[in-house]
Amino acid sequence: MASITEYYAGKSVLITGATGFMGKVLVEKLLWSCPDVKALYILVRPKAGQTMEQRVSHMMKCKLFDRVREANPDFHKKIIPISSELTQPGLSISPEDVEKLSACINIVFHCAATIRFDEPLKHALQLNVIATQELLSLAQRMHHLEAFIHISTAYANCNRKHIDEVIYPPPVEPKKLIESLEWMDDGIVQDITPRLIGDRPNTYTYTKALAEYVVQQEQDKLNIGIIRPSIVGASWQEPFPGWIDNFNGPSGVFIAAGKGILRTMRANNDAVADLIPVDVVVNLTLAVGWYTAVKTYCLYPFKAFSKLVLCLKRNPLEQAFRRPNANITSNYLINQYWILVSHKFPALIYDLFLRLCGQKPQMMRIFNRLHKAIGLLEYFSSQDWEWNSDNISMLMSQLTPEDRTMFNFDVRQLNWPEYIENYCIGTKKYVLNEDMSDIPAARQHLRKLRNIRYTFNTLLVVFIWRVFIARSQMARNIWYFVVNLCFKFLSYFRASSTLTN
Ligand SMILES: CCCCCCCCCCCCCCCCCC(=O)SCCNC(=O)CCNC(=O)[C@H](O)C(C)(C)COP(=O)(O)OP(=O)(O)OC[C@H]1O[C@@H](n2cnc3c(N)ncnc32)[C@H](O)[C@@H]1OP(=O)(O)O
Ligand SMILES: NC(=O)C1=CN([C@@H]2O[C@H](COP(=O)(O)OP(=O)(O)OC[C@H]3O[C@@H](n4cnc5c(N)ncnc54)[C@H](OP(=O)(O)O)[C@@H]3O)[C@@H](O)[C@H]2O)C=CC1
Repeated sequence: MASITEYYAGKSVLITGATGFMGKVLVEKLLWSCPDVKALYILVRPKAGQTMEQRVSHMMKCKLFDRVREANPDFHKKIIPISSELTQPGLSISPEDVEKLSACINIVFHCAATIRFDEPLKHALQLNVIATQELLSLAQRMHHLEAFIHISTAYANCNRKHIDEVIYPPPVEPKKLIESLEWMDDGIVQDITPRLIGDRPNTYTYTKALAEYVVQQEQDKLNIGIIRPSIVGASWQEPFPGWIDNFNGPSGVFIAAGKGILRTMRANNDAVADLIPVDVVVNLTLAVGWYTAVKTYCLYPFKAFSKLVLCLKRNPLEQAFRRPNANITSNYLINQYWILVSHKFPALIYDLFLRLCGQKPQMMRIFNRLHKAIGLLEYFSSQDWEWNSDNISMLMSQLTPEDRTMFNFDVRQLNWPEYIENYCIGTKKYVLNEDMSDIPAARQHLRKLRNIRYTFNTLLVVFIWRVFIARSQMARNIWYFVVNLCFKFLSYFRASSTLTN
């Protein structure tokens, strides 16, 4: 069998979602490790006032492509953008482009999706299921197609505790659901959504489960591979450690904790997050693409976590609201207590301060958004799943030693504390665009916040003393009793240590 690099040489690859987090890393890795790949066709839509061409040219200037640009300044010639809006019939690809793609594509990587947890069902269905169906129809017209790789999620079947490498029966026949929702207005769909998604937490996991089934239906006609990554985080090694460009999942949590806003979160202390670096997922995806040309199956990865707050203190973010100090608890009431004391109370005080300074209050609004976002993650952070991953071991055993290094997806070699440190630095540098040279100033700011906290606590104690103790005889008696007791203890310890000496 050819090695992975040899396999992709001379191949034309179609990628959806290439402007997204994972898609960009996939494009970069293909160009870097498979320099003889013939062409990368990417489906792109105009967005936010930018044309397709402007978006692609902007994307190629991104720091992520530095090493590829250095090795081959003309690398952009291999990237061929195709205008496409996935929510439109026929993916709104022009007939000429359909012809072109049908004639040349060898491998399809389908990464595009809406990954929002609060997406209205109709839109999530349109993009995650109907667009997948449309892409599969297009794939069937491709004369030289060798593999169709669909990126799903490990949480597509999160309503189960143990998840095997199989496609489970869908919660509903996708075709019937699509037909029924077609005539309903958005209000009715919104009302029935909770009943439809049943024991899944959101429309995202529900529609991703339906998409897997839709893909499986084509397995007799196409060589299909399905990948189920868990929570995809910053890069481990490639193209450099810590690459991340979004607020999704853990990144938003790290940033909110680093800025001192997030102080409490509901999570299962034993199994915090099934985090997987994006470069590992991309290496796996390319290996699956190579292997699927021969065989069909699905795959997914694993779990770990640790000392985040220390990393955030070592690499502080600029202008933090408070010092990073986030606690995890699985207890609902304790979490609510800390939300009140550590989130809402400081926000109220700060907003009061802003009002007194004649400024618009803003902290409560920020916290309300944070609570919504964290609330949506809670389902995933408070539970544990067991995943079967025999296919990963099997695939690893098929790789040549060179491929095992070049397309490494063996996370057993990953040093998690080092990875989390790079992840924190990555969110600082690449998501928030903060400069590392500002770290001394950020540390100074944290010291200032600590002093403010000490001063505030001292004033609070004095206040309590004045209000409750100095004005009540009973409080005074209790106070004297406590002080007396402490004094006696001290005298006892002093006496006993003198005796032992
Ligand atoms: C405490 C100790 C630490 C413990 C660590 C534990 C970590 C556990 C983490 C558990 C994560 C579990 C994730 C499970 C993932 C499943 C995996 C997948 O398959 S799928 C993949 C997973 N999928 C996901 O993770 C999707 C989850 N996200 C969503 O569904 C939505 O973003 C939303 C509903 C949360 C907010 O909607 P909405 O309010 O409408 O807000 P928009 O989105 O429209 O953004 C508006 C603006 O705000 C910006 N911004 C956004 N977030 C944050 C943030 N946290 N902060 C700051 N800023 C943020 C954003 O950039 C934008 O800026 P601009 O462009 O306007 O300038
Ligand atoms: N991130 C994660 O933690 C995980 C992700 N996954 C899966 O990985 C895949 C990629 O995720 P990720 O890269 O994080 O997601 P992103 O949100 O970063 O990227 C989504 C991509 O889909 C494209 N897209 C969305 N809507 C349309 C549309 N209407 N027409 C054309 N293109 C569209 C986006 O294009 P545009 O730039 O134009 O918006 C973007 O390129 C998804 O299938 C997701 O389900 C699975 C597990 C975890």
